[in-house]
This record gives sequence, structure tokens and C-alpha cells, in this order.
Amino acid sequence: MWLYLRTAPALRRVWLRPTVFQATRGRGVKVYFSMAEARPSYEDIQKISDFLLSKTKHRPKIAVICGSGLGGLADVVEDQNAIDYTEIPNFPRSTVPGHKGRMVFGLLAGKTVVCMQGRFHPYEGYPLWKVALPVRVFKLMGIETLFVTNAAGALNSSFNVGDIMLMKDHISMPGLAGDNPLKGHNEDRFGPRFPAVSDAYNSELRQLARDIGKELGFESFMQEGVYVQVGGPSYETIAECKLLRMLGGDCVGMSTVPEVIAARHCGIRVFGMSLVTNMVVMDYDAKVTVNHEEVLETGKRRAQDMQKLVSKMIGQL
Ligand SMILES: O=P(O)(O)O[C@H]1O[C@H](CO)[C@@H](O)[C@H]1O
Ligand code: HPA
Repeated sequence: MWLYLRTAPALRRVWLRPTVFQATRGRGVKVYFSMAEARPSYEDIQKISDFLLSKTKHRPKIAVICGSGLGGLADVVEDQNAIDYTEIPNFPRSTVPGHKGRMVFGLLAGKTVVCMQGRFHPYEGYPLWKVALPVRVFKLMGIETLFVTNAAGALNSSFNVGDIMLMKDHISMPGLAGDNPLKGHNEDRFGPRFPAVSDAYNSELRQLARDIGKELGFESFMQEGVYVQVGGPSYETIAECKLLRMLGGDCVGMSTVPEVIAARHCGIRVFGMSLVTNMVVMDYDAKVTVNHEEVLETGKRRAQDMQKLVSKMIGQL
């Protein structure tokens, strides 16, 4: 059932979901409703895209989403136009340290790009469709290739802090539990109801990363593996880490997968990369725990190398 609410300045359409039907003796049936935020339509997303393009002369075909502490890449974009998320109508806000919250248009290695200096996470309270909303905005701006980076904990004990893991696949814990950015009405203009994601991470781009990594002398700290997305914001328990490793995960983080699913749904090719910022705790006798400061610190130390790799790849597209 749709309910129309007059709020300044707009008429808002709110979806009312019947949640509980309770029979009351002699007095019929009581129906309780809960409210869910309406998703933006194709046209609403087009408006966000048009707004952004009206703020820049750049017309990128490549987008980069920067992970925690990895936003430095956007700072080296030349001839840049930066738009704060707070200026973009109907766009979420970044709330996590290490995510500046700016959309940066400009040139990287001579190619026109747009960088998200800060992404959205489900644990900030955003539904998955909203976490993935920027990707649909990218699609309508003409983006064909998406680079996603993230900070992650290593489940694979042969990895080291500071390693770069090329993502070859993912396991979505929210997805397996029934949550997905594509849940709900399917907008056919973006893509099909049942998109395949078995080829989510483009193999040619991964090969390019391996070749460039070799050229740059990064082989000793370049890995390839499976990223597991968890909900956060609490880090994983020891038992959870053991489970995720048994399931085939190499790294664990709280992001990226919603954006990747939305990108593949609308035909954008994807390259993903995790920076191992910490080893997860797998031992009950360990005296260490994971913390976000450590995550950001490692990001700072390896950021230059990640920037070099991404820039060189973009230069060769
Ligand atoms: O995935 P990104 O945004 O890089 O950040 C990672 O770092 C934060 C935890 O330290 C979480 O947000 C996790 O997902
Ligand atoms: N777990 C989940 N997310 C993370 C981690 C981790 O160990 N490190 C960085 N992001």
C-alpha cells in the first residue's frame, strides 16, 4: 500500500508494509504497518547523474570507489572538480573516518575518471540498495569500468599485512542470508531480474593487474583470492573467522560486494582489490584485537603502491 505524505518541500511516497495481522476477539482484524524508505526511480537516479555532470566538464567512462584510508588516489587526480556528497541531492552521506565523502572528477594517467573518496556501508544504517546507489548513478553518467578498493582482514594465514589481494570472487554473507542490493522491484532498464555474478571480477583486468604488478616489482606482496562480505561494524569473532576461512574466504571486510552486484547487474565491468590491513584473530591466546586505527595506518603505508597500480592500469585501458 502506498501512503502519500506532504513534507516540505515535496510530496513523499512511502511504502507501507503490512507486517502483523492479529485477530482480536469480536472486533475483527488489526493490521499493523511498518514504513520502508522508497527506492529512487530510474528518473530520480538520472537527476542525480545530470546534477553531477552539470558540475563538471569531465565525461568519465571509468569510476573508482576508494576504500577505508585509500582515498589518496582521488587527491592525485588532475584538473579536478570535487563535489561534496552533502551537495548532491538525494545522495547518502559518508560517516566513517577515512572516507572523506567527495566525488572527484578529473584526469588520472591521462584518462578521465570519477573517484568516490568514501563509500557507504550497511552498518552506517543504509539499506543495500542505497549503498549501491552511486553505481547506478555512474551507469547513467556513462561509466563502463568500475575499480573498487577496500581495506580487509586476512583470513588466509599465508597472506601478510600490506599485501594487495586481487579479488577473483566473493562470498556475500548478507546475500546468503537473504539481503541483496537488487532485492525488491527489478528496474529492467538497469538489468535483468536474475543476473549472473559468477564472472563478476573481470579476468582481463586481473591479468592486466598481474602484468603491471610484475613490472612494478610488486609480486612479493600481490595475492589473488576470495573476499567475504560481512555486516559489521563489530569485527569478527574467532569462531566466525574460522568459519569464513573454512568456507573459502581469503579476506574479510564490510563493503564492496553490494557495489559489485549493482555494477554487474547494469553491465559495468569490475576490477576489485583488497589491501590487507590486518590479520584476523584466529587464536584464543592472542593478545591482539583488530581496530580501525590500525586499518587506516596500513592504508597509509601501502597507499602509494596501490595508487601506482591503479593509475598504471587506468592508463592502459
Ligand atoms: O571496506 P572499506 O570501506 O575499505 O573499510 C573496511 O574498514 C572498516 C573497518 O576497519 C570497514 O568499513 C571495512 O569494510
Ligand atoms: N574484518 C572486517 N572488516 C575489516 C577488517 C577485518 O578484520 N579489516 C579491515 N576491514
